[in-house]
Amino acid sequence: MSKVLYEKDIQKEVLQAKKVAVVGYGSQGHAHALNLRESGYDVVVGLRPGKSQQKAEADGFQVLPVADAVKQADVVMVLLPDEHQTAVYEESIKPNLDAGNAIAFAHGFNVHFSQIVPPSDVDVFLVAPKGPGHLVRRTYEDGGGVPSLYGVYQDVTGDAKELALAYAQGIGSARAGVLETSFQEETETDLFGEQAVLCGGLTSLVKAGFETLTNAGYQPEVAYFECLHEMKLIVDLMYEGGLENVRYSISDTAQWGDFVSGPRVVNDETKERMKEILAEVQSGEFAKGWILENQANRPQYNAINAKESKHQIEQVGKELRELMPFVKQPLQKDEKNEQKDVKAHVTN
Ligand SMILES: NC(=O)C1=CN([C@@H]2O[C@H](COP(=O)(O)OP(=O)(O)OC[C@H]3O[C@@H](n4cnc5c(N)ncnc54)[C@H](OP(=O)(O)O)[C@@H]3O)[C@@H](O)[C@H]2O)C=CC1
Ligand SMILES: CC[C@](O)(C(C)=O)C(=O)O
Ligand SMILES: [Mg+2]
Ligand SMILES: [Mg+2]
Repeated sequence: MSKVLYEKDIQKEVLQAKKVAVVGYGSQGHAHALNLRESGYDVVVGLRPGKSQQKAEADGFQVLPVADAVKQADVVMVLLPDEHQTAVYEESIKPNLDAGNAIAFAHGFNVHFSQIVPPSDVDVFLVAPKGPGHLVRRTYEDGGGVPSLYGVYQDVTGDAKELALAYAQGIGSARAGVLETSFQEETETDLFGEQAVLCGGLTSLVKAGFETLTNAGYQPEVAYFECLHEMKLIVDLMYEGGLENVRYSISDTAQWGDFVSGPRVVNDETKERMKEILAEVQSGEFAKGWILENQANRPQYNAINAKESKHQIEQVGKELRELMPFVKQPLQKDEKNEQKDVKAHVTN
């Protein structure tokens, strides 16, 4: 089994002596900056003028243009959207890195797919939380942490691994567990996981179930509760105790249905599609498509996003959630950076 590291395994001193520039203050950026500061580390935030800048200032950070934040820092964590990192790196980060600095990422995409080629005289590492940024923050505030992977791409100082581990400790991940990886493994597994299972797989499964019930004439409200709302309750059981815990809590009737019907939905053909998706991630085909989509100003992304937001499940869900005040409301459009449009991130 892989070695999982915790607080007791980590030397914090290596990062305590340094200044960290967190570049970006979105989902991951705000969580890293706030958690690191509360863990006792020295943080400056690098941003362009705008909403994030105002938010970071309101949270009490010194906020500087990216180039100036990089000049001041020993460790630069790049928490910009993947598709904007290369341009900001070339213009504002690379020219201001000093020999012996460290540059870090929360996802290996740009380094692994050679969109960013760091200079040979800096440390390069990643600390990739295995969870959304708003939960990296909320879990830390609750006294817990989101597990992270760490990986070293380049170690010129001899300290890159210890720096990565101290950084992971700073954002709270060592409370939950920190595991070693490579940029390749983190990039490929993260892209596969979000496409096939956590995001693409899950949303497609929920919509397919909802559409099957409503097309058969059942009430949309019943279909929403059955296929979307209850998903969280089942996933909570899975998070707490694995598949076994789900099966312990559900009825025997549900468990029998799980055994005999689940594999008919997610079957060998589904696994073949998963293998195709993994192959496209590994070959760089997915990355190339995403880079080109951005260069063309996202025609497909925007069209699909607009269509998805009009799906009946979203309309029904909005009405039902208004009657459930204990269900947290998603962020409003103007609270998020505008490139992402309305994305129902978990509230912080
Ligand atoms: N979202 C997540 O939970 C996870 C993300 N990651 C990785 O973390 C990284 C950050 O992703 P995420 O947190 O989702 O990003 P977000 O889209 O949430 O945040 C983007 C931030 O970058 C700023 N920004 C955008 N463009 C520029 C620019 N040109 N110059 C300066 N600042 C800019 C935005 O500020 P402004 O308000 O000015 O637009 C905003 O503060 C990515 O590598 C991603 O793959 C890894 C694990 C999970
Ligand atoms: C699952 C999506 C994710 O990979 C994440 C929150 O870890 C992302 O890129 O946002
Ligand atoms: Mg991820
Ligand atoms: Mg990801």
